[in-house]
Amino acid sequence: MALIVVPYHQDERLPAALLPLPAGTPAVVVDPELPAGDLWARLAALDEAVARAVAAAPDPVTMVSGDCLVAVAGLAGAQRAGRDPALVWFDAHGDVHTLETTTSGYPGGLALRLALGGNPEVLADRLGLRPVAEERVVLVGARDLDPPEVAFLAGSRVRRTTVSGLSAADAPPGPLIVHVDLDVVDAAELPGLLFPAPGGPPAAEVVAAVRRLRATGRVVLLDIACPWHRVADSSARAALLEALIG
Ligand SMILES: NC(=[NH2+])NCCC[C@H](N)C(=O)O
Repeated sequence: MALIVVPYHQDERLPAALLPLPAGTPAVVVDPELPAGDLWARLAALDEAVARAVAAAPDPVTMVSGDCLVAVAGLAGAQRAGRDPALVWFDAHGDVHTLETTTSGYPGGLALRLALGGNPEVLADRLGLRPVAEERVVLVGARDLDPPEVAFLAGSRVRRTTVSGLSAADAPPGPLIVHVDLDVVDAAELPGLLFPAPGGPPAAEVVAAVRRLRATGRVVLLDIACPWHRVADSSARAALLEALIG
């Protein structure tokens, strides 16, 4: 297993303490020089470095980062390595906004939609990313959707399931990218999330669901996003990362 660490939330470098990885795990840290200026140009530069690292790493790859946008780069990297992966997206949120529908302006709220072909000019075109067809995407555990996201999902072929209801048979055929935004876990179990969503599954259920998918042997990339603030005690975070990575 190759571990790639992308210590960024959007274009902002994170302190190492924010991603409490198991001690002694060898990792490639992606930390390129980013150009000054426009956010999407900076993100494209970061994603280009991530896509190269993913394409160069032996399968299966585990990636840990500060937000969901990096998943787009992971997809581009897997495609560059000659894969055509489907997506299983664990997230309390839909992340299916476009630049036109987002009300918060939070770029991470677009992440899955960018992988589906939305706003190709911001990242996909710059990375040479091919969009993933809707029917090859499963959204897992989403419970905090904005009205435009509800409307988009209602009219799309993206499938939805709960975390406990996801079996390996629900995964699309072929190679898989499993993206896990850790905010899919019930917010009470993970203090300090940037977008806490109550009513979620326990962390153990998320770990079990990810293991069911990994047991298929088809997961080429496990992409773990940690969109959270600093907390005094990061032991629950460290334990969860260790359980997912190990
Ligand atoms: N993966 C996430 N944490 N997404 C948060 C998105 C929150 C909200 N839907 C927005 O677009 O602003």
